Amino acid sequence: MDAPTIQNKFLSKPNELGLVAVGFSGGQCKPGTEAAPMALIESGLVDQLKDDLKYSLYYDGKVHAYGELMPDDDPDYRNMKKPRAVSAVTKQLSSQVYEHARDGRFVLTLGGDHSIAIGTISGTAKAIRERLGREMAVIWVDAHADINTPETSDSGNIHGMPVSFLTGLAKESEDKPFGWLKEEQRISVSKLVYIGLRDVDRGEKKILRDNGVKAFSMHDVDRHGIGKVMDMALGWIGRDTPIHLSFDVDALDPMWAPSTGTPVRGGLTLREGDFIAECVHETGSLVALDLVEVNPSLEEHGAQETVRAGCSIVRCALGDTLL
Ligand SMILES: NC(=[NH2+])NCCC[C@H](N)C(=O)O
Ligand SMILES: [Mn+2]
Ligand SMILES: [Mn+2]
Repeated sequence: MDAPTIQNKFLSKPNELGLVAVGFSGGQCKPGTEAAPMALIESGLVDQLKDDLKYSLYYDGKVHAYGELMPDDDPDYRNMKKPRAVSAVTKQLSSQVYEHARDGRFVLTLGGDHSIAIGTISGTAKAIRERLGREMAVIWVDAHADINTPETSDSGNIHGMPVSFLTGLAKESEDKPFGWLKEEQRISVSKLVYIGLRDVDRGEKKILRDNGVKAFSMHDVDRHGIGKVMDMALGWIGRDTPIHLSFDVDALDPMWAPSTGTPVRGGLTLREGDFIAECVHETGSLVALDLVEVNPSLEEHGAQETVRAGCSIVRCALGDTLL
């Protein structure tokens, strides 16, 4: 069966897929997420995107580790761990993603821990502003809100902070880590929607409340069902807004995705995760996707399960259908 031509309102080259493989784990303390892109690719993801879903792939064939950007010395700054390394990597990643998005193609980023979203989202946000004169929305699917500021974070791990930098809730001056982030690379809190939350820090709850951030927790999924939650989430964003989907595999219940650094029970089923991705694809507004926090070195027996779950989410977001 021939795949239907890909329909997308905001991509000038909807059949082209820019792939960036990010082998980075410096936004948290457990090594292993740097091996995820290769594990995802080796399990057949790239072939499926090319052969089954008929995308033309733009991929440099590398898993970027950004070793040349790592500082010799990287002491904590404002309570952040490895601030210079994460800042340098995300800055570089931001321009890689920007180039794909500027050329009008879809951008798929395989992480890596969730700190890399500072790079991916800033890159697409800037390209979409320039190309379409619009502000994009972000759907953040996660057990966690990742909206700590350096000051509210208990762990100091930057993968718990990307949203605060991307929305400008946390800012930094030019010469400091993350000082490279500019207004045109940011998103507004009103265009941010969370799905799957169930482990939100006290400081984060206050941030979400004070800023009126739209969030659907697992409680909402239980109450309304995932179908209604998706209607509400997409209704909030509206039909005329490009969407960047940032999917943390720990949004799924550890039953489906055990190999991740901060697993939290009571999560989405794999089918609910796939459904979210399918619904976002159906909008015709999806311009970029991140799949992050797969850590094949944790839970040896669950690693392959987790990789398969990740591949499934990506395929669904890129237009795979059940029938
Ligand atoms: N991307 C993630 N898995 N983030 C987990 C964050 C956990 C915790 N809220 C922290 O800030 O450290
Ligand atoms: Mn998470
Ligand atoms: Mn996350």
